[in-house]
Amino acid sequence: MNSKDKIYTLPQLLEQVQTWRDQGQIIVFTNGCFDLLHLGHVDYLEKARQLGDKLILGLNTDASISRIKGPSRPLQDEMSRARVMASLLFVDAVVLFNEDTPLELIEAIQPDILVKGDDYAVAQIVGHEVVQARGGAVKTVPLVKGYSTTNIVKKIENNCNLN
Ligand SMILES: Nc1ncnc2c1ncn2[C@@H]1O[C@H](COP(=O)(O)OP(=O)(O)OP(=O)(O)O)[C@@H](O)[C@H]1O
Ligand SMILES: O=P(O)(O)O[C@@H]1O[C@H]([C@H](O)CO)[C@@H](O)[C@H](O)[C@@H]1O
Repeated sequence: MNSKDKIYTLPQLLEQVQTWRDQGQIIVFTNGCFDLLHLGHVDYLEKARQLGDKLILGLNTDASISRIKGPSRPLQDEMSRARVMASLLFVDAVVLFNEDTPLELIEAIQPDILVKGDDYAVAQIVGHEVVQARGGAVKTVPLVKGYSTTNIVKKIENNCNLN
């Protein structure tokens, strides 16, 4: 499957989710900005996928990221980020969302398992009530220490200042 085929609109994704559910597949959902892909993302997404059968990634649009992380972000546009994330073997679907949070997306998809890195407590994870209310699980995956997009940006800026 070409990575482009893994990027869905929400109506397309809901059809795909129904097909997966009819096959008895456990649907895992996570979300994030994923501006610059790094080892922490890869480690946590691989582990998230192993919690079920299909991993859906909700990806913030450029406008959403600019609102929640500031006007200097994102560094990579949404279609670039979507293709990069869709290229990962353990990501089964990518869907963009333009809101500040993925709450509406999670209410529409009704995943069986909701996952974030453990930089978030379960009670902080947007949508945890929705998933728990239908008997689903909300889990966190330990961070790989020292890896963040912000740190990468800072390293680049420091290197530029040194040269
Ligand atoms: N070092 C890490 N190890 C494991 N998971 C991580 C790590 N950093 C971020 N994540 C997870 O990746 C997802 C996307 O986070 P995000 O795109 O904000 O990455 P980030 O590197 O923290 O970016 P920023 O520095 O801009 O906040 C979140 O669920 C977060 O919990
Ligand atoms: O990449 P981030 O900043 O970890 O992703 C954010 O996660 C928020 C989270 O789901 C809160 O529990 C979400 O509200 C926000 O839109 C980003 O996706």
